[in-house]
Amino acid sequence: MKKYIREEDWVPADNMHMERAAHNAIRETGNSLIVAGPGSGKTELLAQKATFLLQTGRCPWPKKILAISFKVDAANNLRDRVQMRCGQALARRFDSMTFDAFSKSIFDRYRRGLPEGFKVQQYNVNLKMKQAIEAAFLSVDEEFARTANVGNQEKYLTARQFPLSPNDQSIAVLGDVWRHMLRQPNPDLNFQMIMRLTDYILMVNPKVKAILQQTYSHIFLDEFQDTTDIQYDFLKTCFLNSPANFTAVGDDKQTIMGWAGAKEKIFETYSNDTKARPFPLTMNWRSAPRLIRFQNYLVDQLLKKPAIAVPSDLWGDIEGEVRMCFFPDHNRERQYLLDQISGWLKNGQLAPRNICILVKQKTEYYSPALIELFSKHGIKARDETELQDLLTEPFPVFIADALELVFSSRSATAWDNVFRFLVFINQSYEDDQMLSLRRKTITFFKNARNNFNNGRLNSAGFNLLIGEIAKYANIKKVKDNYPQYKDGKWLRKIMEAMTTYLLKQYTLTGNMLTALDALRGADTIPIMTIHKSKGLEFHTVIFVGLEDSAFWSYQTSTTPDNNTFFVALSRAKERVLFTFCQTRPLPTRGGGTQYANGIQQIHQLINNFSEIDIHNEIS
Ligand SMILES: Nc1ncnc2c1ncn2[C@@H]1O[C@H](COP(=O)(O)OP(=O)(O)OP(=O)(O)O)[C@@H](O)[C@H]1O
Repeated sequence: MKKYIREEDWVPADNMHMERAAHNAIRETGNSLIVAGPGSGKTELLAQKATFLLQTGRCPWPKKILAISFKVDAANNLRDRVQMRCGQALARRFDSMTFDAFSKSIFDRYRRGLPEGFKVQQYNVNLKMKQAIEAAFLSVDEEFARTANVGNQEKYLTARQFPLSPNDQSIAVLGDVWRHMLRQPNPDLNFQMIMRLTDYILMVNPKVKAILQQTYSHIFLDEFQDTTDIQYDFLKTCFLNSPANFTAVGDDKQTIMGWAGAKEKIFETYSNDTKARPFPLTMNWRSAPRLIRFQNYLVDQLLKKPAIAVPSDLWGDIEGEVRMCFFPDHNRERQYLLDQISGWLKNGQLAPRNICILVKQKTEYYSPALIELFSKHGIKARDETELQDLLTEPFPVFIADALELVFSSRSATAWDNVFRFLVFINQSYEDDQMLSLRRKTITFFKNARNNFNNGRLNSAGFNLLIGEIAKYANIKKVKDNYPQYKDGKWLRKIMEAMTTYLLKQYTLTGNMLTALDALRGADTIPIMTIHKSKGLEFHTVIFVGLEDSAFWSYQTSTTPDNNTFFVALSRAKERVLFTFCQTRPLPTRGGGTQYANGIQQIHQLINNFSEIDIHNEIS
């Protein structure tokens, strides 16, 4: 076995320069809390810390690190970074997943350990449970359902941790509702319910809890500011008062999940419970200095928090641009954006994927007109709403890479990705089995190339090829390793969406590589909601439709709304644009016109930033 590196000899992978507090946080032996702003390298710090723990033997074989993120793509991104930093062999002891996937994996394995009345055999994951839960309350206790002042019944069902106290009447009803729902054949459960039940499994089965605690020596918590009450209770049940060491990273200015139940004062609670040492980071590695000054200005004025971010010395002091643009209507706006973007794209100065257009909600209000005009001038843009989720799912991404290998034998990246996926789902293999897997995979793709890359495929051939690839990967192993695919429905749904899109593109272009580019959005400007921009970064970010008071009314908006705006803004590396129109047609509101009643509010705030550039077409 490879020797561990001595702690005093360890240096960050890729010789990455890090600020002092980050170095200290990596080497901290106790629990820690790293609170830091956007672009401060929180995710990078977790990847480096994992590398440190695995390479120095602080996390000794066979112990593992568990990293919990909120979104599937964030979990994948962290896993990839660790693999890159310390290689596949060590990274096999780094489990990176979402809270939901983690609890579901325990639930699927141990749900027979639930107490009588709560046992679940087969079940379905259903994210839309509001009506079913309300119906369950009604059928268990109609009077309670109609009169009890418990607020949202869907939330109320999972508001209490098990075991429920028998003395309180309202809680007795809660227990009855749970039993009623779980009695149904193949009951539907949402992730909150699954997590509460998993928590219960661990409470009543100390052996299961012990297995978990023996497996993981270190727990990483990414985006910790968004942790909900249910998740925090679950985390405590799993690991609090165990030898596991906690590292939480987050940013209180990036709390955007208030609507989804983010726990209040989560940092204080966690610090009290774990006695975590704080490590504040101040560097912002992502954005140019002028953008950081703008972010600091908004942190101070809008979020009313101390603004401490400093730029890295990789930038010149005046680099970065913040521009506000005023137009009489959306036609002038889109023409201006077309002119600007054409200029930026000229001679490949900027890739389309490095520009992002953001709207608050309802991309369909804004994107069709932009996409239409851009496409007339040879610029591709697309609404990412449907495809974004798909492209963060490991199995469709694997299939896309595998197709690329069938149609282009020279793609080293596709081969790396495909093989990494196969290694991951065959984690238990010994070295000689891995070698054999490599040989078999090379042969599989050689054969697939001979059989399928020899003329245009019809839809039957296309589906056959996808089926062959899925069979080669072994769907059972895929399901075993990705809890979200276990019940098969979600997997079917995303695969159907993917193959439909891909087949359409292939039929249009006759070229699989072009179709794959279209699927991945290569050479395409993404249009998305500000929520979806979380965790991403772009050279240029354009906020469209800021005059819409539904978008942004900062005087009346809540902290999470302000935070969401701030998070989206902090995705920009070098340039940010805000556009306002005096009038704008709103297609889905009966073709009406929206007037700019929000314009006076936010524009004042942005306008007062001393380094703002203005483009004004309103006479
Ligand atoms: N020490 C470093 N040196 C140079 N670049 C870095 C360093 N740490 C991070 N970066 C780069 O800065 C950017 C932001 O890093 P990262 O995504 O880790 O930050 P974050 O704090 O998790 O961001 P956010 O909370 O805004 O999503 C990335 O492009 C990353 O590669």
